[in-house]
Amino acid sequence: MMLGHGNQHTSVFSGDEPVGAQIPSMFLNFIGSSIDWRYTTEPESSACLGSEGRRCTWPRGKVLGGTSVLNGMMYIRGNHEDYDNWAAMGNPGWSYEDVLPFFMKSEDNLQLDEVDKNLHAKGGPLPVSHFPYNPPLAYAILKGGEEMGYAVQDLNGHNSTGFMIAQMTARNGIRWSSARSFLRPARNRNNLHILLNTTASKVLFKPDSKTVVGVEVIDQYGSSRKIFAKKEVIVSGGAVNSPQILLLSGIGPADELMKVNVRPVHNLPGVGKNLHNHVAYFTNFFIDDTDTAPLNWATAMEYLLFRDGLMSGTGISDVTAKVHTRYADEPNLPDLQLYFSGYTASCSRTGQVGELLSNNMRSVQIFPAVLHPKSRGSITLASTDPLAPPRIVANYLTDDRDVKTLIEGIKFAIKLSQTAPLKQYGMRLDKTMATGCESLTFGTDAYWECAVRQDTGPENHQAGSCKMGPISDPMAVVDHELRVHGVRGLRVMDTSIMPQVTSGNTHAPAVMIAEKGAYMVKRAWGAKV
Ligand SMILES: Cc1cc2nc3c(=O)[nH]c(=O)nc-3n(C[C@H](O)[C@H](O)[C@H](O)COP(=O)(O)OP(=O)(O)OC[C@H]3O[C@@H](n4cnc5c(N)ncnc54)[C@H](O)[C@@H]3O)c2cc1C
Repeated sequence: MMLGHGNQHTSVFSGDEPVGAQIPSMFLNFIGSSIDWRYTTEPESSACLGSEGRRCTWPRGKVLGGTSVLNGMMYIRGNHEDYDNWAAMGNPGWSYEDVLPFFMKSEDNLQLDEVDKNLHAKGGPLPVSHFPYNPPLAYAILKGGEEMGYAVQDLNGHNSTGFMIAQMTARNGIRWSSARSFLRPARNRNNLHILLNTTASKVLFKPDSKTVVGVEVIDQYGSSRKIFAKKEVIVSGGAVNSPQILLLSGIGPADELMKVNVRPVHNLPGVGKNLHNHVAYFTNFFIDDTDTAPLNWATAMEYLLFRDGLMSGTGISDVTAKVHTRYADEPNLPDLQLYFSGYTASCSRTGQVGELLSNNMRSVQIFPAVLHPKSRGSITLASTDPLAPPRIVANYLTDDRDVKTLIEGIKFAIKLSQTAPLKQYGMRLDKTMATGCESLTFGTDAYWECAVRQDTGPENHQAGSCKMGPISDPMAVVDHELRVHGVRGLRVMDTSIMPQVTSGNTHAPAVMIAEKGAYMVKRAWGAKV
């Protein structure tokens, strides 16, 4: 959270990022760790039915740099049409043409020769590059895509359909989080103060008014204090916590606030609503390859000495594809993204070098994700305790269109596995029945519907819970300048403002929103932009 403090900026965050999180291959190790908020949803009605308590798991970064410290690092901007749609929804200044300069402003593309120079840029604070190493299977997947008629191309370019090995927010095989890219270089500025291990509990209003004058924060020892802003307060807690902070401050649906004993300051029905996320299914396949624990002295030394090899990447997780199904909202526009996983340099279970994990049955996953989910959930307060998690209702797969698209995605993944380049690996579908679906015939639509509801793969691209929109939209929370409707001196800047989640991973769009937001703040206060 940032406070305008005269010329000073105070940022309130959790702890600093651990060194290990910078090693790409270790990205899964920090999920569930102390730098993860470890959120779970309320029991779901139509998804995650096979998970404990029917709750889906939502990792979110509780650390300086936020979720960019534990994410998969893929740099994806979304479809051009995503932003044109935002603009058409009453948000001037947010069309693709408008936002492109802000993507480029932060970008330091280290392989500009491999991408369209008109759409990418060098010199920004956020390095964007391929990992130094990919397992050979990554290239076979691209060939499989070509066999299916898809182009292998930069999906951040003019055409967002096809396959690619994505560029990552990384330099030389090292993660470059938002903290590392943007905050560390500015850390010695005397107008920046960073408070670690500190939670913003609410924004403060001038008495009897709707003008925000500061924030209340709680430090790691439980002491609270007030910090006052001379100009304005910016909330950037992410799609779960930004609405929570607004609700704790009395900004939200008045009836709901009164139920949890929060005095409404401004009735804003949309706060915490319109929550959505991509939803996926981990389709498991086997390939004929020796399945040894890849993290050994050789791979460790290769990384330490040369920043190369398995530890410098995320296995095949940097491969992705975007395709469209017959359910796409607009013809020929990608409504499915395929992710891949396997060959991460995980540790051996016994500590033995070259430990055999299974007998020539290496598992890899293809997981299709629905890019334009129709199901909507919500964030509400469970209590007035700012340190308690909010109530998260994801409502995944409550809209049948999401189920249908996801099943199309599974079928696409199976077809891909049957292409010649992947057949060479002996790639075959794991036909183990999903628990709870045993009475159905494997592979039928009814079976896949059961499977996606049982073993739902919640993606991590939560968005929409402080929707941007014009005042005429009763569910809009912020206007096109990201100012909270109906109160003065308060903006929100993170993925919560997306009226509709972008068609792809959400980190690059979050950075773009911050770049554009910073520009608008500077312009509003007469600073040089
Ligand atoms: C496992 C995983 C993998 C992912 N992989 C990718 C990927 O490969 N590519 C991609 O583009 N995206 C990926 N994402 C998504 C992407 O990282 C997020 O969408 C993006 O980081 C969201 O940015 P944000 O600023 O909205 O929120 P966040 O990054 O979550 O930032 C919010 C910050 O606010 C802090 N905060 C919250 N509440 C308070 C409070 N009350 N007081 C003080 N501080 C507070 C949080 O601790 C955090 O630091 C992934 C996400 C996850 C979880």
